Amino acid sequence: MPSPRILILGATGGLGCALRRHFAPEYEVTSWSRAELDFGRPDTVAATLAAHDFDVLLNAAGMTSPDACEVQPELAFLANAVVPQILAECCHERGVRMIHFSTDYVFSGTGRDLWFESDETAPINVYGRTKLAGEQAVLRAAPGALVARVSWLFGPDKPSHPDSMIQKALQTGDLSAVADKISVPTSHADICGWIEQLIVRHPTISGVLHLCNSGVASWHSWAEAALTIAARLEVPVKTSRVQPVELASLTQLRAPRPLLTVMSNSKLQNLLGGEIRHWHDALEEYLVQKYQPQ
Ligand SMILES: NC(=O)C1=CN([C@@H]2O[C@H](COP(=O)(O)OP(=O)(O)OC[C@H]3O[C@@H](n4cnc5c(N)ncnc54)[C@H](OP(=O)(O)O)[C@@H]3O)[C@@H](O)[C@H]2O)C=CC1
Ligand SMILES: Cc1cn([C@H]2C[C@H](O)[C@@H](COP(=O)(O)OP(=O)(O)O[C@H]3O[C@@H](C)C(=O)[C@@H](O)[C@H]3O)O2)c(=O)[nH]c1=O
Repeated sequence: MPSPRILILGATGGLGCALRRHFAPEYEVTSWSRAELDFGRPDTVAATLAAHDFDVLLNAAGMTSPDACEVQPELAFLANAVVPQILAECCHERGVRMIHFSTDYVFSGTGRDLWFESDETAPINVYGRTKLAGEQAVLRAAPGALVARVSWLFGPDKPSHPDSMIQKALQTGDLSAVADKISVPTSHADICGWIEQLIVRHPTISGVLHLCNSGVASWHSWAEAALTIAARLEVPVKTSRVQPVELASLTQLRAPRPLLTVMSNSKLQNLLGGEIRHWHDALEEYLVQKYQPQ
C-alpha cells in the first residue's frame, strides 16, 4: 500500500510548518502557503485543488488572531468557514480525506471544567464563531472528514506564549500573566504524531476529535513552568516568578476570550491506546531541544 500523498495548507503557520517537517521525510508532501492558495480568493480554490493530486488534505490555514477576527469578521468568515467548506466539497467529490483543524474557542468557557466532543458549543467571539461555522460546513460537505480541535499550541516553528515569556524574562524580572484562563497547552510535535496515527491506522475516523495533551494550565502557570525549565537549562532568565493577573485586566484585547476551555482527550486516548502525555512533559522536551540541542 503506497504512502498517502499529503497536501498541507497553512505552510507558513506554526502547525503547518510542524506538519511539513514531520511528514516530509517519509511521505510525498506538498505544502501550500497563501501564495499558492489564497483563502481570500474563494473563486480560485476548487480549480487550484483540482490541478493537484493528493490523498489527504491537512488544513492548518486560517485567520487565527481572535482580535483580528473581531475587527474583520467578513475576512474571518471567508478564511475560517467559506473556504474550508469549498475544500471539503472538493475532497468529498474526489473521495479523498480532509483533516481540518479547529479550536477550543468554540466553547463558551463557562459552566464546565471539561469539554467533550459531544458538548454544546457556544463561541463568544468572532474567531470562535467562524471556526465553528467552518467545522459544521466541513462535516456537512464531507461527512467522512475529521475536525481536529486543538488548543494553546507551542513548538519550534513559531513563537508562542512560553517563548514570549522567556524572551521577556531575559530583559526583566517584572512579568505578569493571566491566571484565571484555563486550557491545555499542546505541543505541535505531539499533534503531528497523533495525526500520522489517525491517517495510517484510523483512515476512516470522522467527525470531531479533541487533540490535546493531558493536564491543565493557565497562561500564568504555563509561563511559570516555562521559566522554571528555562532557568534549570541555564537560560539567563531574571526570574521564574510571574505576577498573576485576571483576563479582565487585559483591556487592550479586542475579542472576548473564553475562560475555561479544557478539552477532554479521552476519545483520542481510547482511539490510539496508551497514555497521552502531560503538557509539562511536552514543554520540557521542547525547551530542552531548543536550549540544549544535542
Ligand atoms: N495557535 C494556537 O494556539 C491554536 C491554533 N488553533 C488552530 O490550529 C490551526 C493552526 O493554527 P496556527 O498554526 O497556530 O496558525 P498560524 O496563525 O500560525 O498560521 C495560520 C496559517 O494560515 C495562513 N493563512 C491565514 N490567512 C490566509 C489566507 N487568507 N489565505 C491562505 N492562508 C492564510 C497563514 O498564512 P500567512 O503566514 O501568510 O498569514 C498561516 O500559514 C488553525 O486552524 C487554528 O485555528 C486552534 C487552537 C489554538
Ligand atoms: C497568554 C497571554 C497573552 N496575553 C496577551 C498577548 C496577546 O496580545 C493576547 C492574546 O494572546 P494569545 O494569542 O496567546 O492568546 P489567544 O489569542 O487567546 O490565543 C488563541 O489562539 C487561537 C488561535 C486559538 O485557537 C486559541 O486556542 C488561543 O490559543 O493576550 C497577555 O497579555 N498575557 C498572557 O498571559
